[in-house]
Amino acid sequence: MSFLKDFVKNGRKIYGAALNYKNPSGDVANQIKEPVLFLKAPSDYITEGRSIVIPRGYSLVEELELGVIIGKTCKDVTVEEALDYVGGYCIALDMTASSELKKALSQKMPWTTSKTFDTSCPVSAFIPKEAIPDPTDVELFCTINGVPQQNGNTSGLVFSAAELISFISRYHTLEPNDMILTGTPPTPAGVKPGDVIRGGIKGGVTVEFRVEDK
Ligand SMILES: O=C([O-])CC(=O)C(=O)O
Ligand SMILES: [Mg+2]
Repeated sequence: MSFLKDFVKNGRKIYGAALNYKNPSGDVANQIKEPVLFLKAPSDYITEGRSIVIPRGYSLVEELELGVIIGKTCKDVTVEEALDYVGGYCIALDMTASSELKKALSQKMPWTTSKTFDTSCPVSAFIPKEAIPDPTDVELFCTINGVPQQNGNTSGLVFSAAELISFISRYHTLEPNDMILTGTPPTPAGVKPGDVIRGGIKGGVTVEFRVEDK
């Protein structure tokens, strides 16, 4: 268990699910037929006390998400058995370079530079699995400088944590301490140097990170 508690120090693969919140306006998020995935590097993790550093020339948006931490190795598991392989959870910020994502989308190029850079994955401490008995009913919130910005319940995910694990495990062996960012609820705002992002589970674990310029 301490290996999992130290999921940042022992960090492994970080998967992100994109466009994974149902959107009442019926845009692209409702039309994806399969999870859209990206990766971050384990060196992108930071924990509270460190700041998010905006890379030179980038614009960043905050994406407050529920992170799922894999507890047991699995490959090709069904949706029904998927949660047996969860070790715990965390609150994570999928910091995204909107400037780079815009370029990538307009050029039909990969998303890599928009999603993975130093400090792009701020996380809470390990949340034991028992503390979240139902990952399809977690109320998330995020504020910037105290102003409410994002709100959503994980019931709004297009693909649930179990469905994401099952899908990813078709192609990848998932290993203890791999982490899955489940997708961001509406509506990330964008941050600037000096901002303080606070977010987490309503009535539960919260995190706070300051944003700095390079
Ligand atoms: O940044 C994006 O557009 C996609 C993404 O990660 C999310 O929806 O959580
Ligand atoms: Mg995201």
